[in-house]
Amino acid sequence: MKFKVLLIEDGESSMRVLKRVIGKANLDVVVANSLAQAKLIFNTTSPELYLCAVVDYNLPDAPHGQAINFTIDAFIPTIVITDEVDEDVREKILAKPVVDYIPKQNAQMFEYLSRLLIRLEKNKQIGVLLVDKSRVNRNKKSALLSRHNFITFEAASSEQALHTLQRHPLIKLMLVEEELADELGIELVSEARKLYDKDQLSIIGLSPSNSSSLLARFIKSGANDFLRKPYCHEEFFCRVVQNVEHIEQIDAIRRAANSDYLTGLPNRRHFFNQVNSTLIRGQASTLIRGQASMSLALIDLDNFKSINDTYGHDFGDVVLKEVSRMIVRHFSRFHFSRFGGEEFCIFLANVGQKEAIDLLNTFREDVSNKIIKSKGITHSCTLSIGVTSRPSKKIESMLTIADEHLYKAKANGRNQVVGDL
Ligand SMILES: Nc1nc2c(ncn2[C@@H]2O[C@H](COP(=O)(O)OP(=O)(O)OP(=O)(O)O)[C@@H](O)[C@H]2O)c(=O)[nH]1
Repeated sequence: MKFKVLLIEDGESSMRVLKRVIGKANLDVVVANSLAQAKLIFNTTSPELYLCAVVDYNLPDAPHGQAINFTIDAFIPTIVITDEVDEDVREKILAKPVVDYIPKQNAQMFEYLSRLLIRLEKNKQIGVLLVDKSRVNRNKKSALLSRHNFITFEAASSEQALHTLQRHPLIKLMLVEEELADELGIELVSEARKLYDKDQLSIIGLSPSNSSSLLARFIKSGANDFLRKPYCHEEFFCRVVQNVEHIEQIDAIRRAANSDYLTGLPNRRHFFNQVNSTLIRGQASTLIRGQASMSLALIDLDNFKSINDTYGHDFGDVVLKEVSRMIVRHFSRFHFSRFGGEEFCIFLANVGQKEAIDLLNTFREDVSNKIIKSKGITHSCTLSIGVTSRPSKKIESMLTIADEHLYKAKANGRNQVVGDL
């Protein structure tokens, strides 16, 4: 679902720029020129559809930020934009539970707004765990984070915190106070680090500003960062966002390193890692001892060179992407990979020869019946498959046999599955 942003702004040139910025963040913009118009819009729409509101501090019918109260009362995260940059106005704005305020000073500020909007949407999927023995303090931090759309979890003790982390994998950041109900914050940090590395879970330790040694101990125990109390609202969010972005960047790098650039399927290296860890894990021990079945299939598109030569490389790419989507649909419960070029590999754990051949034949028929269309070109393609179900401790040995079967499938006329029998 595409979220909406309510923009309450009366200046024409600012309006134009803001509409562009909101569109750039891939969000729909709903415009009101005044507080009265915003109220009218809200009479006929549901606040849940709105990711946030971007509100001008000074409007003709709301010259002192009254529109901010309106959107906050409607439970919409509110970003304030203002021409006035004096400290008095800033303090008045930050005294309200707003997401942020942005002076309309220069292009960089609009760039900042664009990033903030994208962040607000992403935060809806990110959990933050607040570990603090004081319920009042937890509630305060939770209210701050909720303004930014984070999903918050709370724990008073180390034991509760570890339990919550285990139950909610969407938690990417944990904020830990110095003293908890059952032990010290640094002890929790050290225990959590045994279970989650720094790229999976960011930890920020909080401590009074006069305790430098504690800050160092937080970091030495495994925290990514620390925050001295008392902190201001902006510092708090800068630290939170910086740590969440660190996790997201590592995740993006990991995904890029593990997937094929064209089709998005796992690449060969990642496939080997996945299959080998399946073979090593519990289920594998029975597999290797021959107590369970497994199959490995090599799939190769037929006469793909002639598709490229006839319709062009771009259409060849479209075919590879379509076949990849079909692999995902047919084999979602197994490990699969684009091996390179027009070749794909599937590891079917706990599947014997007969079942594997049936599954692969259904897939093969589905592909041959699929009409692929792009830019006026219409074409269908076939593929050949070699599959072995002779278990081995090494995936490489199964690959060699599957490759021999694939060679036979090609030699026998293509568009078929050849197995061990
Ligand atoms: N469009 C496109 N073509 C690719 C890509 N990777 C490899 N190819 C092409 O895939 C073709 C593979 O050709 P061949 O190995 O001769 O195999 P084939 O034409 O499919 O013949 P058979 O396998 O014997 O049925 C070559 O023309 C490669 O250039 C890619 O990412 N995109």
